[in-house]
Amino acid sequence: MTPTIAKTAFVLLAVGWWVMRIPHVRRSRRTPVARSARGWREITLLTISTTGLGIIPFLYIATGFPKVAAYPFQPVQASIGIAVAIAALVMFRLTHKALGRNWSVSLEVRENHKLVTDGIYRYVRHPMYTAFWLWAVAQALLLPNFVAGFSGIVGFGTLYLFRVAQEERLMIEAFGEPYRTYMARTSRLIPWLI
Ligand SMILES: C[S@@+](CC[C@H](N)C(=O)[O-])C[C@H]1O[C@@H](n2cnc3c(N)ncnc32)[C@H](O)[C@@H]1O
Repeated sequence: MTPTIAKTAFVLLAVGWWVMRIPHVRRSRRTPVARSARGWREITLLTISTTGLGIIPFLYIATGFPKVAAYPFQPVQASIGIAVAIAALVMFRLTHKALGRNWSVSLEVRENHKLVTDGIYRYVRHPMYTAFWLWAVAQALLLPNFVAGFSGIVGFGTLYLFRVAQEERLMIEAFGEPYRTYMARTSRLIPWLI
């Protein structure tokens, strides 16, 4: 394992992550929105998350910026990072498969939106956020730079902390008691833990 292999793996897996989303983004554009909580707050959170998970790590990979925050590359750490990134990708795929046409990048309920409680959603109610947390941890393990490595945890962590309760309120407004029952029997991110 070398720094170049680690960076290449990060870029290839990140491309896989975004490619996986393309058909869902296209389909969601064609499906009318019935209820939305997408305002300036949500757009700010999406911008913060995209900066931490996308712009900062790719700027680092392309230029080495900020060099002052670099620390020595650890091959074992990077190997674990690749394993965690693959786990994130698998989880991400499972969430898209289960959500299907109910997928949205933002806080939106679509026309004829169905509450999904099967597939990976049987075990936790925010498995896509589990996948994002895994990806942010993989970024920290793969990029030996305190800023570029940890910007994913800070960026996505900010989105998660300010969004998750609001998303649950939206789902209660849209689905009522069935979502409350679903909440009562599932954890948010890790089965039986959190
Ligand atoms: C970016 S997705 C994230 C979904 C979920 N929070 C997760 O982490 O797997 C956000 C959209 O998914 C939809 N959504 C969330 N949970 C859902 C569920 N159990 N069934 C159907 N749609 C859901 C909501 O409409 C929300 O706007």
